[in-house]
Amino acid sequence: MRVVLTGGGTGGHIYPALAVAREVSRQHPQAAFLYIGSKHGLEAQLVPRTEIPFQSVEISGLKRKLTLDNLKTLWKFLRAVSDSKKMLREFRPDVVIGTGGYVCGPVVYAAAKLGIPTMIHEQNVVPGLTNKFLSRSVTKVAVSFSESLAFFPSAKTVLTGNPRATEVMHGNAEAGRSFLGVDAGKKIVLIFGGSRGARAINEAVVAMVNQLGQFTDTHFVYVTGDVHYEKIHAELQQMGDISTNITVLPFVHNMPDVLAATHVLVGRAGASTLAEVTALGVPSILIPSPYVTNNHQEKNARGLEKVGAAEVIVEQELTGESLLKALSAILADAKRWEQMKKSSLSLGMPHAATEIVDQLTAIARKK
Ligand SMILES: CC(=O)N[C@H]1[C@@H](OP(=O)(O)OP(=O)(O)OC[C@H]2O[C@@H](n3ccc(=O)[nH]c3=O)[C@H](O)[C@@H]2O)O[C@H](CO)[C@@H](O)[C@@H]1O
Repeated sequence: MRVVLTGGGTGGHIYPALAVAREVSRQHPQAAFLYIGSKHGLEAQLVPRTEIPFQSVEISGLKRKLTLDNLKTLWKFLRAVSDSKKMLREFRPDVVIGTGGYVCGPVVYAAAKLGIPTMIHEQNVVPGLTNKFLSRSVTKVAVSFSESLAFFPSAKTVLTGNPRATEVMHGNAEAGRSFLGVDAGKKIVLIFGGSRGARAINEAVVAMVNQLGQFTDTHFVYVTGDVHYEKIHAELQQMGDISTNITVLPFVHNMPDVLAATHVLVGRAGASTLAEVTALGVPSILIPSPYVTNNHQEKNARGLEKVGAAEVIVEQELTGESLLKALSAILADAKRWEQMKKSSLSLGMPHAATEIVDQLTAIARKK
């Protein structure tokens, strides 16, 4: 099977595409792939770390209001459709899958116009603009939550979950611990603010970092996000003697292994992160990003809170103190942790990638 993958901008759109690729390879060992993304998105850094060839098209996001910039965007879109058509004619895919982000627009649209079977995957409850636009032309739509079914044409939409859930089930806790240099006797608290880091979380962590020594059986893994790393690293160095039970990293490339070793997660409430923690049953403290369309991260987070899988701290109430308090409450109470784990697992959809690939295989051109 020959598969074109597209999706980009942030990790929340890219990792699901890579998870689909891995599952396709498991089911079809001879499969060939091409990833089409944007040179300016995170995909340009993440995809070349895999064996999947990467090509790019120029594209930018549509503003919700009509502006002169939108005319330029439209022109760029049409040019990207024509570039995508060239790449698709050359690669001759049997199927194309888009996992969201602007770049999916021209690639999936071009594929549909060429008569190639297409599928989009929506990670969030409320769909993004690009997926809504594409849903008219694609063969299949896969969604992560039952609440999203209503946004798409019912005849072609299926509920599958997020493929990252399956991917993290293949993580190896021992490999995660050995990568972090943390021995098996210690609990790991993983802190990260989505795929790009989050300033508010960074500020709260810096404010409480001197208190972490009190958790003698716990190691903290704090991922700042690439762009924030230098600044945070310098700030922590200036503070002098910070606790020794913390590792600070700019980005983690082997998240399935690290998550498999994680006792509690502190982070944003992006859809892929939540699919990962619920597949593994990791209790979490969630600080939804307020800077996203329709405040969708808070909706994501409240879903976990409702069943007791997570504690939610809204960004206005996030301080070093409130974070430390929430952490202490979970770390000191084994029963509560067990209950949170169970509730988290109850929301997990660990077979998502398999279901998506079954659907892809069913619609793909047969030789
Ligand atoms: C600010 C913003 O627009 N956020 C959106 C974006 O977030 P973002 O890309 O941050 O979202 P997610 O939480 O969904 O995904 C992050 C992904 O990156 C991985 N990861 C993260 C850090 C790291 O060091 N290493 C690593 O591998 C995580 O394991 C996860 O797979 O896309 C999501 C999915 O459409 C949306 O729900 C979010 O609201």
